[in-house]
Amino acid sequence: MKSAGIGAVSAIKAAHPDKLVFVDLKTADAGELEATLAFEAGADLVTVMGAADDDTVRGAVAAGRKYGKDVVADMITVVEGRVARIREVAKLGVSFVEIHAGLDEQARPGYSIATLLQDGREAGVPFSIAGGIKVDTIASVREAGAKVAVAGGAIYNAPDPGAAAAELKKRATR
Ligand SMILES: O=C([C@H](O)CO)[C@H](O)[C@H](O)COP(=O)(O)O
Repeated sequence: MKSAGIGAVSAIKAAHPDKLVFVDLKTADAGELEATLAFEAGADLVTVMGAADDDTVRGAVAAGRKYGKDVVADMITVVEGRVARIREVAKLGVSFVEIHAGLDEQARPGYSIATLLQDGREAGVPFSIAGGIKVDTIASVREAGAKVAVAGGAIYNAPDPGAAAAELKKRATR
């Protein structure tokens, strides 16, 4: 989104109309406006920041309802009181909540995906996990009850990204 803009969404959807297109907008304000831009370009799901104002989340959800598409609340940067905020944003109508440690958080010494999984189990609402998922951790994400496992670096940094994605999918669905 940052380098190519919303046109990339239309191009990807046109090339792969049978695939779900997840647009990781990480919207922090003007939720309805930003989500509408992405849905009109062909997005099937968008993210809004879970840390954003409740009205920003509600706006994105309103756009999702208008287009019959999904809005995901991304909990990146929310660490203190995360379970409580996960439950709050779930009530605002998002399809699921992404419990997410971003790349900068992952780079800190002692980072572990375990705290994300624990919060997912505790929150009791539909959730996804993002935060450095690898082939050896993706099964634990499924076992914690996540609806979706988001893997970035494990695919795009792999020598053979297609093979890496296939292996992750196999272990996630076993
Ligand atoms: O959303 C992401 C991050 O904020 C950079 O944009 C990543 O796509 C997400 O964290 C998944 O990537 P990995 O953590 O490398 O699996």
